[in-house]
Amino acid sequence: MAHHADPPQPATFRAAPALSGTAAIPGDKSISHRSLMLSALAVGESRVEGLLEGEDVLATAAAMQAMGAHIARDDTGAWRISGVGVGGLLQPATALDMGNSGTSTRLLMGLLSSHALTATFIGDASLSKRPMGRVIDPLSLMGAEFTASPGGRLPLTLRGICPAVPIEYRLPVASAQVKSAILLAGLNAPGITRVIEPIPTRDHSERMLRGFGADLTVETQVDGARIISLTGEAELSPRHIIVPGDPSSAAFPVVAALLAPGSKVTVTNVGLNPTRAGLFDLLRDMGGSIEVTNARDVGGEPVGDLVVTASTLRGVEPDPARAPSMIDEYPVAFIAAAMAQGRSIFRGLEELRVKESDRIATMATGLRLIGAQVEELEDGLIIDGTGGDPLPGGGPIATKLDHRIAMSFAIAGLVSRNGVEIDDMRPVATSFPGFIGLLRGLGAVA
Ligand SMILES: O=C(O)C1=C[C@@H](OP(=O)(O)O)[C@@H](O)[C@H](O)C1
Ligand SMILES: C=C(OP(=O)(O)O)C(=O)O
Repeated sequence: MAHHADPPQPATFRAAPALSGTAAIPGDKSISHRSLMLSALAVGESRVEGLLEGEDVLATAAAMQAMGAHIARDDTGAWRISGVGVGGLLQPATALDMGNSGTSTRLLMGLLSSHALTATFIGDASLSKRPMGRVIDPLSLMGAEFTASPGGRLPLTLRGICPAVPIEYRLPVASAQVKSAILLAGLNAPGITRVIEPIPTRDHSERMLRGFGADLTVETQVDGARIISLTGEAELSPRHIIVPGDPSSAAFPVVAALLAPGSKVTVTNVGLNPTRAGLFDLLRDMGGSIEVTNARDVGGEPVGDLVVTASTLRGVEPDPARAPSMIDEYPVAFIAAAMAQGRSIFRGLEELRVKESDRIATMATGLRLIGAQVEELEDGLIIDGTGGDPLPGGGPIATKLDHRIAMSFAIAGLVSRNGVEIDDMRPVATSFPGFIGLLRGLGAVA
């Protein structure tokens, strides 16, 4: 990945005037990964419009290509993928470099587990600290074998098996990556693979597997648990996919517009799948003015434009059950809470400790450095907001190879008295190339 070699890119973000205008965000990262993987398993040529061209997704593309799929970008900007058929992936000739991407790693570990091939996964310093035991456990039950670095980490080597054993697995952690890894393994296993998720997580895999023609059913129990059943040895047919804008990227201009006095911003083409839109609900609960216009369906996903008007926010104590629907948005939600009136209490967020960085610790340290009032808990943060006053500012913020940390503190800089200095903006390229250009378009940076 590009940013392994380049020198760090420090930057300072300073107080912005009111933000105005319209912002277009890049394609959804979760849907982009899945578009490439499922297209690469279909028989025939799929076409994907609006693919996120960020480093994480390009790592998935390179891996699928290394295993036999043909992938190319045409001159309209759409991507064309010729698949090899379920079960048809080839042994990659070299290690698969997953860069910074947990989604690429865990979903591909699933996919490869039910193919009779051996593959080594490597990644950057951040990814090499993240736990893979959560996918190694169920995939081992299906018959795959793993040699991992200590603690179940990368680099690791996987030996897949065909036929793999279909399993029924209850998720011990609310993770769409674990769910998806098992379902993708199940695609090439005989019989029914079943995943039970006590707490619902993003359901793009389920929607897209169905869209590609897999036999998949979802049953919701009275307690809200979901039982997902997939019939294996599936045949997937090629699709024309339109990827909606990423709500996790929309989060940054949305929070900036709420916090910078006098702002009014429209963010277009935002994916509003209920398993992803938790941040917007939370910000509304805090008193934020976010209106949805032009609500529509794009390729089986709800999409809308968000009209955001600067608002005075109140502290909140969000229900931890809502965490999966905004799991990647907590860093920027903490920035919003740091400027709200009163106290916010965030709990039940231990998963944040195993993302690209320990997002509880990284945010607590950074927030203190810019003058916010914060107390770190094992599973969350307590934040006492400024009541709308600008944050003092400061830095440098240590981003620890974490794109969401870099972007969250960039937004904090826009509503700070003295600016916020960030040690390295390179990680932003993993999920949001064009982030700075978008802020510039809204009048936020020179
Ligand atoms: O399935 C996915 O595309 C993702 C699931 C989430 O991870 P977990 O499954 O680890 O919660 C999320 O944090 C990640 O950015 C993308
Ligand atoms: C956690 C994230 O991604 P991944 O797990 O794919 O690295 C993220 O994008 O915030």
